[in-house]
Amino acid sequence: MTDPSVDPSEVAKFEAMAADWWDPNGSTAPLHAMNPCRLDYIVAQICGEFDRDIRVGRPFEGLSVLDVGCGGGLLSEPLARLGARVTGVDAAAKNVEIARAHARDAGMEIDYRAVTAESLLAEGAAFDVVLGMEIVEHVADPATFLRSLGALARPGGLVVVSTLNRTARSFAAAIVGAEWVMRWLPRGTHDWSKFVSPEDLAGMMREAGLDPVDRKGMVPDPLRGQWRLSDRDLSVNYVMTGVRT
Ligand SMILES: C[S@@+](CC[C@H](N)C(=O)[O-])C[C@H]1O[C@@H](n2cnc3c(N)ncnc32)[C@H](O)[C@@H]1O
Ligand SMILES: [Mg+2]
Repeated sequence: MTDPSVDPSEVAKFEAMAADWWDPNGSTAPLHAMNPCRLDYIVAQICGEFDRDIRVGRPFEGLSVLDVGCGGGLLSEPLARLGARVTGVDAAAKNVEIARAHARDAGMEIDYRAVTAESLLAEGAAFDVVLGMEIVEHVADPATFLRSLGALARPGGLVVVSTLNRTARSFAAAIVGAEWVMRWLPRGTHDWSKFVSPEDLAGMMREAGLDPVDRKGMVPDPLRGQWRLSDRDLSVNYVMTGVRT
């Protein structure tokens, strides 16, 4: 795939991980560990913006969600269970196959496609919610990518993006810790120079016609084996929401 957001060496890394998507102990373990925390965040942002009540059966009925860089569908599936009409796209065709097979086995309807954000945009597609989770640090140019995500959201819609901050701590935690010492991720999964600070990401959101209304850190809690949201610590992993103006 030669679309502008695609960095071929990055997509090749994720193709190689395809078989592992739904194995919580494989190379996607950090995404599985983070999943409840980031899902809580996304759900709260959607409920707030669209005035939905999470206590009712399928609170996201009638909302369209686009999951860009969906991988195996770790977020697409729970959002579809909450009633959203979910489209998942990924530049790595093998990931899309895995995602499709998993949804089929679970009896779920999710529209998975092996395309990029910019090719959907060219089709004139628009969504209530656009996710770009753990992908900004893997695309060819984050500012251009954010513009595609912004243009894919309807006015009043949400764009939720998570990525890694560019700090000494993120080098120590995400590269030395997670790759070299703990070996949670294959060595070379992340390139520190592609990490983006929250200030820069907020600037890219504004350039993309998005109002960056919320940001939180995501922090591992090793004792509980889970992650939690933090108002103060955005020094490594963080998530940000923009509202399309
Ligand atoms: C770290 S994974 C995150 C997967 C998923 N969003 C999650 O958080 O569980 C990054 C994903 O983005 C995909 N990807 C990388 N560059 C892309 C691009 N330009 N367009 C679409 N998908 C891309 C990769 O193939 C990979 O599946
Ligand atoms: Mg990553």
